[in-house]
Amino acid sequence: TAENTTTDNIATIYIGGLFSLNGTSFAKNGRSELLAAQLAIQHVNEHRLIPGYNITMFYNDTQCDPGVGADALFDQLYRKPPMVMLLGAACSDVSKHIAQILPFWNLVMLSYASTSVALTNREEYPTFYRTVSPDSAHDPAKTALLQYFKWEHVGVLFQDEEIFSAATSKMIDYLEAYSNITIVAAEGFVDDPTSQIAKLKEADARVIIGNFFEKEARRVFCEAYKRGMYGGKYIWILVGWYQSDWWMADNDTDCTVEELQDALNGYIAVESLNRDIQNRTTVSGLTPNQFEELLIEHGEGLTTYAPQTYDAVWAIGLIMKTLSEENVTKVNRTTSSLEQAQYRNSYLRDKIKSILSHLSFVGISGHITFNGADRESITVFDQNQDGKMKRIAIYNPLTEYLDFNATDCVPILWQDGKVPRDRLLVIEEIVHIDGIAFTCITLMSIGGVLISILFLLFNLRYRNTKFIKLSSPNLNNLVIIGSILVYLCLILLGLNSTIVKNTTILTVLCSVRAFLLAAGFSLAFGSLFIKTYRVYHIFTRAASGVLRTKMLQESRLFLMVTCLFVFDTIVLVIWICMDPLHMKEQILPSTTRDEDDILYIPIIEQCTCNRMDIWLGILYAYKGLLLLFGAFLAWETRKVKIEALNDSQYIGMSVYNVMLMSIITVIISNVIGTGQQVTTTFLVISTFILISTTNTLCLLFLPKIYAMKRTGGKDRDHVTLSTGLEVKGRTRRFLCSERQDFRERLFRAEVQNRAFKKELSRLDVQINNLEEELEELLSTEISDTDETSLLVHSDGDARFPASTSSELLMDIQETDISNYYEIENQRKQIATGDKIQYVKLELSEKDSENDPHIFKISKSSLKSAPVRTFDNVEYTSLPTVGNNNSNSKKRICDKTNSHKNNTHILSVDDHEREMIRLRNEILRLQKQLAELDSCRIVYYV
Ligand SMILES: NCCCC(=O)O
Repeated sequence: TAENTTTDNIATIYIGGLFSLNGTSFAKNGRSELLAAQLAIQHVNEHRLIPGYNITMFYNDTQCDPGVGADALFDQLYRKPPMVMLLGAACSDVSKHIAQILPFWNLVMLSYASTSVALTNREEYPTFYRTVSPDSAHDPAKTALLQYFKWEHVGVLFQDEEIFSAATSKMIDYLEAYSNITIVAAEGFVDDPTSQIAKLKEADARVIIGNFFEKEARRVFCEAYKRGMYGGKYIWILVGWYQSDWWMADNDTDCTVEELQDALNGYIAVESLNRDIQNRTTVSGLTPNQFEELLIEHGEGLTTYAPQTYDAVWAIGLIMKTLSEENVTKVNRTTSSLEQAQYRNSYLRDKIKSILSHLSFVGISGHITFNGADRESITVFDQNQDGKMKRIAIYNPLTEYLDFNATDCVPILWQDGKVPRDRLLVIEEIVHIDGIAFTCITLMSIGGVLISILFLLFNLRYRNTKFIKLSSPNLNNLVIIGSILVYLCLILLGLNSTIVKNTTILTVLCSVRAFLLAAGFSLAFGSLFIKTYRVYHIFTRAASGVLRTKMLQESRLFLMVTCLFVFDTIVLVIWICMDPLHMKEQILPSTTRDEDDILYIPIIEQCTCNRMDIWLGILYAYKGLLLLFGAFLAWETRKVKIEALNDSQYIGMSVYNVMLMSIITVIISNVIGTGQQVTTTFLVISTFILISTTNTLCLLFLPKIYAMKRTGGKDRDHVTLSTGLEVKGRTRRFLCSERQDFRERLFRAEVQNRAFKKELSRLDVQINNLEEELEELLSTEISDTDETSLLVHSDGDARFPASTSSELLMDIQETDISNYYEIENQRKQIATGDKIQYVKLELSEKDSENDPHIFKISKSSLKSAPVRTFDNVEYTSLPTVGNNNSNSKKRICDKTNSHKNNTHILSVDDHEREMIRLRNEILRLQKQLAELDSCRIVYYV
């Protein structure tokens, strides 16, 4: 098709036009562009822009196909009048082919839509120009946008076509060169973007720059929808030249339009500005608005490149105008017979190129200038807001200003109401002990130090006072010093890098803390244990019969504590020399806060070394043994209440307390661990240490302070001994005269007194037993009287040991002891172990029949008594032994004749010997008792 507009005296200048009129997707926009070109030609001619000339355009449909485009070109070259310039093509693929041919025809082409980066190449396409910017022209604008929203991690997805791969490559180069933006993934695909999108998701790309055609864009968003890569957490940045409502254009995916709309809602499109933002009157006299109205009036909508097409025609008109005004010969190739040859005229070609390079005018698409082949243009960002593309920002490359408040701009839409993050934000958070917790523990520790100092002052002030002197004040001082070290350790325990910035100091702190705690423990609790050991030592010696035990000297006790301290020091020095402690950051399991898209990686600061387990094991074992030993001593001496060791009870309590607290502290610190709950761990450990230390100090000193307050700080005028005996006046005199040795002697007296008491009671019991045995023996002597005795043994036997006519063995079972017997008309209950001597017994069958629980036994009855049973009481007649029969004296009871196995057989001689032995034994014990009593008196005095 060709148009020829000629009037009288007006020559015609021909230009060729290539449009994509019957393609798909973007290629459909050609009709609007063709209309824009035709309107432009009309307006150029109407304006008589080119003196003496009108422009006429013949055009062809390239269908956005390079082959069709080449064919169209040759059609125009060979079948149409010679053209001065070529308008088009739209599609870069077509333009590239044409642009490679045209230099051979000395023809300059001016594209209105081809944006391929490749076309910028002047060596390959020397006569190619365009009124649009190449895709790469938007790289600065994209960078500005990414930087504006602090999107530093970006994913790229591109179609494997030269137009997109070249643009993507250039963009990545630009981003890497001019920004700190990192491309987390750059994925290219041919047809199916599924795996590439998966990779982008895997790379956690949240901001994705896409370079692909409309058809592929629908596939991309369908896949993105399936993978949930849309919504408030994702931002897609695409090219801006798709036809409007492109997601609805073809139903060529397995996603519904609604799903696609959901997936692409909020995406940002980047394109060249295609209408003057000030709506200025252009070179044609039209404003952009008027131009749009005109297109609509002619039945076409305003497509992306229609304004540039209009402006391209005006650019050609302006070039021709210049040529005409400069009277360049043979402008109109139709006026010469050399039409064909003129295509080989490079002069005109160069002249056109030169004029184009300096062209500057205001077109519908804004101010037009060229830089090489490319239009210098402003970049615009549009956003899909619920299906409508709305302008959100403009970027001017000259001012490098990204303007979100430019004319027609609307606020950007964030689906989650906030700017999405470019990736899951990983925050490494050093978890520190809470400031309040640290302050509280520090204040309490300082309080502990102050209390310790007060106790120390008290101890020093009254160290010569008898009551304080008795409690080993020097060892108590060690307890105080140890406690102060423990308190200081607690203060240092809460220090971390927020408070102490210097890492060297922090490293030193690790060792200092370990030393303070270990040494403090040994001094404070070691002293307690040693004091307990002294008590234990004295009593075990006393109990083993060493009555004159030499008391452990305080210097020796002091030495023991020093040994503990030295051992700690040695262990720590070896530890620090061989495997120094240092502050190390330990990464803990991370937590995701989905709402904030933040991954928190907690880091704690820990004092550690290579073989922490070994060193801690040594210390734990050593301290554990010490604790066990202390607990053992405290238990063994739990009943000791000796004034001379006036705090022994409190020491015991302290030892239990320390042991319990230490075990709880170790267990809890291991259960809670050193995880994120650093504050909890710190609080638990510190609190337990504080409690046990303070408790120990208070148990040790408060009773002393109370006692001293009661006595007004003077020695008491009496001393209460453990026996409860108060030795007044005399004790004081004694103590005054023996002041040097007072404590040891008093203590020894106490101990001996206790030992004597114990021995006395043991001997008393022994004498009682012997006396009982003697009595029993005496009672078993054979009597010639009618009286007999009934002995109820503990095993329930009741036995008549002898009688003139017979012996009777009465078995009483366990249940029988509820029976009664009568002694001199007094009714008594038979109980186990009862011993009844010289009792007249009557057996009244009648009575027993009336009351089976009450029976009487008489010797006369016994003579003829058969074996009788009253309820559970069985009477057995034993073989009769003659009254004066010598046998009767020999045999009290014959086991062989008894049905009870525990009946004893004793001869008279045995009996007498046993009596003598018992009497001697009693005498010996009584003598021993007397000795002990005399000793006790000596010690009291
Ligand atoms: N720039 C829009 C059309 C695509 C192309 O240049 O082929």
